[in-house]
Amino acid sequence: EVSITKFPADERKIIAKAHDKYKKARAGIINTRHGQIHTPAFMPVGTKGTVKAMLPESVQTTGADIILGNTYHLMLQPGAKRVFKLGGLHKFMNWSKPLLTDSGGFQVMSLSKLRKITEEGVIFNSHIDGSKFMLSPESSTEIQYLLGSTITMAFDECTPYPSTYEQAKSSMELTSRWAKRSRKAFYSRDGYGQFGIIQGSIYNDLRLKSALDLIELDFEGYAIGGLAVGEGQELMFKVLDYAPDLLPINKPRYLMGVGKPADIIGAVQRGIDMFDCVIPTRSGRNGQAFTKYGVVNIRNSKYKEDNTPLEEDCLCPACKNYTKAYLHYLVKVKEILGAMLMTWHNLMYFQKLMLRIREYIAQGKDFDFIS
Ligand SMILES: CNc1nc2cc3nc[nH]c(=O)c3cc2[nH]1
Ligand SMILES: [Zn+2]
Repeated sequence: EVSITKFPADERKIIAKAHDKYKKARAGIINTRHGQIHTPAFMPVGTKGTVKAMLPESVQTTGADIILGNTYHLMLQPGAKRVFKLGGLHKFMNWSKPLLTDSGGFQVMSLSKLRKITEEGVIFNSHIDGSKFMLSPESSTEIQYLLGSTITMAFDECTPYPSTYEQAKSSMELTSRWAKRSRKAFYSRDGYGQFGIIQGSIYNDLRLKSALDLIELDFEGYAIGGLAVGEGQELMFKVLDYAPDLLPINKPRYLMGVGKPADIIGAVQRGIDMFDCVIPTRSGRNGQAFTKYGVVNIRNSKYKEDNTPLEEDCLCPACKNYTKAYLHYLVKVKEILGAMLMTWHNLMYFQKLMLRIREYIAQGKDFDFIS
């Protein structure tokens, strides 16, 4: 059973009362077969069964309770059956804590050149060797089972932005039909869960209908899809002002693909519990470090003789043992250690942000100014 246990309300009442705008924020624990997830939680992205430039034990030291794997990449290489034969993704990648795998639909649409959406599913040619594949609610759910993921995502269609009301309506209805088939194909086991993904773009009546359709299927958790697809923060928050409230209050709510620290803070304030985003890892490899002073573009020449750490009080190896000058140099000459240290720092920064958010919620304190 994947369940979320919240801090007892009376405990929070005793500590302090935060402003109304924080009343939707909640901190809790999701109990799974592979351990607990402290929420609000940030999931580092481990696309091809590895968080790029990080050892799994290093990811663990940053405080991450759960990482995300991409079904689309793993089904193409090394193949779900092979991972299953080798003992599952946890063993294969030496990560024993919770794993969430996405359902592959989003990646197919963004990565494979030729694809065709039918009622049955999505037929596509691999972006690697052009060979033909089909992803459907059934095959996606089976692939995620073979990978051994702790949290399986329903197979959905991410409605593009912008979409007309009609386009969003038919896309949401397809997602509802696919959710039903995904739920039927799910092999439920204690401590494992499957999350439905609601769509409906920016139209509140479609979001409501999507939520009602999926609540009927009694998923262990719910994701809000169709956001962070170019609509911008203002419009995303406008949807998040009401969408999380359409979902069961006692189940995890996961906002897919989000985001920058300010996006995460705003979404937590609106009732979101889980996040995944490539920003800390991808931007780290590109020389961007998140710090309390703002984002540092380490390639900037002003750092070439800067003998100070990214953050003097950060406990990550980059900050403890190296200077901005060294990181500047490593990134400039494209040394692998540069990608490693920048990634490690950013993952540490994002997990510290989540830890502080959890603490502030537990103490009923406002957490607007954290960034
Ligand atoms: C980076 N932004 C972003 N990553 C996403 C992944 C998704 N997967 C399934 N379904 C979605 O709607 C969806 C939306 C997303 N937005
Ligand atoms: Zn650091």
